[in-house]
Amino acid sequence: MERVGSEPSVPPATREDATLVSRSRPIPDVSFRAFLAARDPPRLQWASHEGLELAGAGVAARLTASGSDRFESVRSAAEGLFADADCTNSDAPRPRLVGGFAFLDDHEPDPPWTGFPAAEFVLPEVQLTRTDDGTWLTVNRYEPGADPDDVASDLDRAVEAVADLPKMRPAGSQPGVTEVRRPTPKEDWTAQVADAVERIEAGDLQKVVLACALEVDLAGEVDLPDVLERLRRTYPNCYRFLFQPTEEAGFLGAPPERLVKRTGRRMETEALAGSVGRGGTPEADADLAADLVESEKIQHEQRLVVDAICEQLAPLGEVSEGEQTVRKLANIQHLRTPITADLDRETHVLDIVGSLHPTPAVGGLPPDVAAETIRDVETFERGWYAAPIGWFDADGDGEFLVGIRSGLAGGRSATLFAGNGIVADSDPQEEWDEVQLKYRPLLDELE
Ligand SMILES: C=C(O[C@H]1C=CC=C(C(=O)O)[C@@H]1O)C(=O)O
Repeated sequence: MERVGSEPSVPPATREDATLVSRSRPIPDVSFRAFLAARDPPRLQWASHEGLELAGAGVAARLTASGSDRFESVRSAAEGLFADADCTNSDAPRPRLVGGFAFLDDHEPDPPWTGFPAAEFVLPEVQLTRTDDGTWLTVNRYEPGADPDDVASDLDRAVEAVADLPKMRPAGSQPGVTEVRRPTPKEDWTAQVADAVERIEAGDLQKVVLACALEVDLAGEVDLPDVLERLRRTYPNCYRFLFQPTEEAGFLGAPPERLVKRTGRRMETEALAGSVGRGGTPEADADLAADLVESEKIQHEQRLVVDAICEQLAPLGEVSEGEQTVRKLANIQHLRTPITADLDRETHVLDIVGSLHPTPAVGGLPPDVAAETIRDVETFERGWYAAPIGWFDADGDGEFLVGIRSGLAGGRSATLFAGNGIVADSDPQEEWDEVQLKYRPLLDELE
């Protein structure tokens, strides 16, 4: 196992004498849940509703970084890792680095975020890839004198090991919740919203997304791959991810929001902001959607996000704003505007991630004043919550989701996170109710 890391503020370095060797093979389909269940941490999963599913176990290489330049640091370390790689894989099972970033630049991996540096990307030892065209197993090795024959033998063994796994495996039941604690009680939330509104009225701030945490004790041990499988069924049109560095806890969720997808010179993102619940009947649901579209407050919130994203992307190429729609999930609906860009030049997906994060859908405007407000008023550590989680490859293509509808879970406990955009006319009670809806995806899979 090769560890490639850094002390805070020092860019991660890859070893000059190490070479990446990667081999892959198509395999009959296998349950990703069974693959993960059979492996100890570190393990990870990342899946998009558009078809790509990745799972990984073990570490061939790990890139870590910290500080505000963590996006760039990871990109330059990855260039070293991928340089002169011996990789005969076809496109889908090519080696992909999977990981994420902390929300704030000054993040430290203190409890409960132990094991989650400000940036960490893993090239899994064994990588499972599923697309609409099939399923593949990849073995990656990054070390001095990495031998292609050894990697081919490792791949044979890995293929044999997964051959015994079931194709489908039912997801078990919820562990059950015995106690719920709120590090941000409702009175504190009301005061936080009032504080944010005051800052907005003073003219320093236009919008800030404030979040809270919910701590739950569980009746039994939580099985993280099981939770992901249940989330797939309830939220089929959302992303799913798990990043689990140790046995202790994994960060997981089912976010509806894309931060960026880059394929060559094309990039796609979206503004997702403004929420309302789902109605019990088609009529009630349509009325709620109409309230969302017609609300001046929510349209203002959405416009701030769209304009900020378009402005951030303008230096990179030709930006187009698509038509606004209502994005309906099992328990909530949001305003959504797709945004695309044709890039003028090769721009690594991490450079785009670095310029977009945090969008005002999870941070605020202006970004520095919003970050200061978040630090001043929130009563928990965001860690990787609402931050970019995704994958990228040797060409700088990749896709990142926004780590919302998420939580840290392990053993018999979990901490869930949820937030809401606050603007001048925000009502603390309404915002509180919407935040409760955003805990539901994960909470329902634990209760
Ligand atoms: C910050 C979260 O949601 C964002 C995404 C969609 C709608 C949002 C809103 O209505 O405020 C938030 O911007 C969260 O789920 O924790």
